[in-house]
Amino acid sequence: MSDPTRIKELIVTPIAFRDPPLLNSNGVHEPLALRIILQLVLEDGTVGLGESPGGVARLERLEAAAKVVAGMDVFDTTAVGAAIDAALLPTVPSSHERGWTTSAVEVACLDAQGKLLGRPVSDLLGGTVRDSVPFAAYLFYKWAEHPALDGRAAVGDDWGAALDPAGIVEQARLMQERYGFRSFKLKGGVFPPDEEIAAIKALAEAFPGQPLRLDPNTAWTVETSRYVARELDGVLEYLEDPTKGIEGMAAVAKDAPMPLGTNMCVIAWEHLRPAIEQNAIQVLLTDHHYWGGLRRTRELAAVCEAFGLALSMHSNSHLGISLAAMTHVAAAIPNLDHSCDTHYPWNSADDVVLPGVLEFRDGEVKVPTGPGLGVELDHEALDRLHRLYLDSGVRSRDDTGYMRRFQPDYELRLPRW
Ligand SMILES: O=C([O-])[C@@H](O)[C@@H](O)[C@H](O)[C@@H](O)C(=O)[O-]
Ligand SMILES: [Mg+2]
Repeated sequence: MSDPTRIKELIVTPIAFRDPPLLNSNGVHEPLALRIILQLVLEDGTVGLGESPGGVARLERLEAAAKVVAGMDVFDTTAVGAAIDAALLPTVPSSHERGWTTSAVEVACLDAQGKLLGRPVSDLLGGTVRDSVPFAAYLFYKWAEHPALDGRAAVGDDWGAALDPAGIVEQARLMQERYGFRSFKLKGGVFPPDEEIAAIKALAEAFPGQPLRLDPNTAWTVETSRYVARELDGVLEYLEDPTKGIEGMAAVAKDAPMPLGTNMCVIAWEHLRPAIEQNAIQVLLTDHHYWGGLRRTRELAAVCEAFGLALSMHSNSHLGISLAAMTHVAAAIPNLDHSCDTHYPWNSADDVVLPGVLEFRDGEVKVPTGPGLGVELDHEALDRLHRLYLDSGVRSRDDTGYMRRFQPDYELRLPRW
């Protein structure tokens, strides 16, 4: 007789979905973003879902993982992670890079476990400390549309352009109107710092008392970061990745009046010790997609608690399986100090999960209570988005290359200011 908890196969499906022209320190988002959807099928037919960022390298690694996990027990998540890690080690030396693969598979295992037990994933993480999870509105400078290109017509959206403080305030109002967000993060590193300072000050005036953050993704030197930090004294809850590296952040942190946060210079376990020793950061934006999965994220939260680091959560362009996973783990972390980031409002029109479970009310998502992640795969949407992936020919994210199609002299320079 076959063992119902044994993994029969891991189905790995790359997809593409629509993304607006969001600007950042690397360029601009392309019309299509990439993700990879996992279906972990057990011998008894139970299916666990996972979602990973896309790209050729990540796809190949997940395909390699699929070969290793077949036949393993779905409750042996430590062994499953170790087997994948060992298989990737010879070709992927970075533990951070291997973490992207093990994390996505761990989420699929937990979803399957929850379905077998009839319990939500948050129960497998120790239970919830909150029924719903607060998220921040993720504001981006953006063009009104993807310009016409290579015979393709321009592609607009219902957000409009945001290229100055008034545009950012308008976008924030729309975010609040549509989703009820009560805190705001601005993706910076796009315009000269004084313009971004003005945008944050305009938000502070329009939304008094509501928490604000700014993240230029290391677009500034240490000196510029210090200047911006002084200018925004009393206005930001934290300043995220103003400059590059643990040493650079430590130099800024010495006299910044607000906490510094990161999802760039502390992205693996070995970065924690030097960052803490140098007091380089005061807020860690965790991300289960690369910290080893949901259980490791829970452990990371305990490390942060021990060393007095506040905890927030990072996001990238993502769909509903990731949002469900983020919500479950955030609900199980007592010391979540800030609302989580999410790109979901920019991408939810193309989701691969059936509607009805993941909704933003007053800026919060209720923790799904159904078995596993509590979301159901929309097979028709998955097929359609996989076809879009195949037909589009887009195989990796290239914000800089896409920007150059419109501004041939655009240079990727970090720091830029
Ligand atoms: O979507 C973007 O352009 C963001 O800049 C994303 O790539 C970052 O990973 C992220 O949101 C961040 O907080 O750094
Ligand atoms: Mg960031």
